[in-house]
Amino acid sequence: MTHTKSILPSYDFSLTLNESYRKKIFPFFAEHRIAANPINYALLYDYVAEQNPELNKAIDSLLAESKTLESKKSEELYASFICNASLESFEDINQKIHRVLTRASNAIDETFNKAEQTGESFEQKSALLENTSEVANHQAIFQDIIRETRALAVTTQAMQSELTKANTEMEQLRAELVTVRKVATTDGLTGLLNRHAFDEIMSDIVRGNEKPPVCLAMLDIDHFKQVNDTWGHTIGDNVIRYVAALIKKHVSEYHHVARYGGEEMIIVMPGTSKNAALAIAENIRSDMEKSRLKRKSDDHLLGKITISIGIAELQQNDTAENFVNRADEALYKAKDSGRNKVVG
Ligand SMILES: Nc1nc2c(ncn2[C@@H]2O[C@H](COP(=O)(O)OP(=O)(O)OP(=O)(O)O)[C@@H](O)[C@H]2O)c(=O)[nH]1
Repeated sequence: MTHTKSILPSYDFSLTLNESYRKKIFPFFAEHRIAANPINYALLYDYVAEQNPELNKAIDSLLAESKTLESKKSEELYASFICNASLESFEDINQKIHRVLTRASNAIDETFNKAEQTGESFEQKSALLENTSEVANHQAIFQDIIRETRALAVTTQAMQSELTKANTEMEQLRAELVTVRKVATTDGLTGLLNRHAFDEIMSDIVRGNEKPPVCLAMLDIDHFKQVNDTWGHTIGDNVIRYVAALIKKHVSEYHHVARYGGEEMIIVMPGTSKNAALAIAENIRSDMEKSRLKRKSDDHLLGKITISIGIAELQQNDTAENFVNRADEALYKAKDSGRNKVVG
């Protein structure tokens, strides 16, 4: 196996959730006579997690056709839907940028060479003009100068239009990069930042790139296993989405909200004192407590769903791990003291 640079897909680390996926994946391997290798496992993992509808459609149609996943097809699906989707987009943009820059640089080189040749030719011609008194010769030389000046103007115009085109294409590529970067840093279920993006923000923060005080709020849905067990994973997913949207409603635009894993979410709050962080967390907690979530299909109330929140403030010389651990410990205390609490 070759290890190329890649943007890692982000996975949930919950034991119970993964166990529930494993129980679905293994019979699937047997039923469809699919080789249980890591590529196929990753494909079926996303398939049973139902987080990638396009992949599910592709697998369903392949299975309908050939009843199994051929190795070549598996690799294609893996490359387009799982591992290197973002990387390929980056590579694609990279190549396009390279092409645009090469064209622009060739146009500049051509104009430069032409200008140099024209300059030399003008020098020769001015020497000729100085050394000849024949009017006919003067006329011929002037005509040559006019012709060469026009040719240089044409090359310069071509360079200008190449540079204008390059500028427009670079603007488009910049927009494409913004989109690709967004996909690479977004959690598919909630639209929040993903774990990878969170880790990057935390590295920045412990390097001192944000003004203190900085607080972290770690949020976890209470008894979420029960929500899944009672209402099923799809409604469980909708509850996670609801909580994500509710959090976004309460935070400032300079706060970063990420899905930390499973039903755990985290808010990074630069420039926010512990008291302010506690107040924001309390608003989120009480708003959630008041929410009356219903099953879409029949408006059946899901019952009270609450969240627990742990707050920590960045200390001098903290590592990202220490900082997160303190928020996690506070969350643990909130759970331990009865849940539906904010502890800081
Ligand atoms: N629907 C859904 N469930 C998830 C997801 N990620 C994790 N889970 C489930 O979340 C549940 C987490 O359960 P636990 O960690 O045992 O905790 P809990 O039931 O929330 O109990 P407390 O946290 O102690 O209040 C497990 O049942 C996981 O299967 C997800 O993306 N979607």
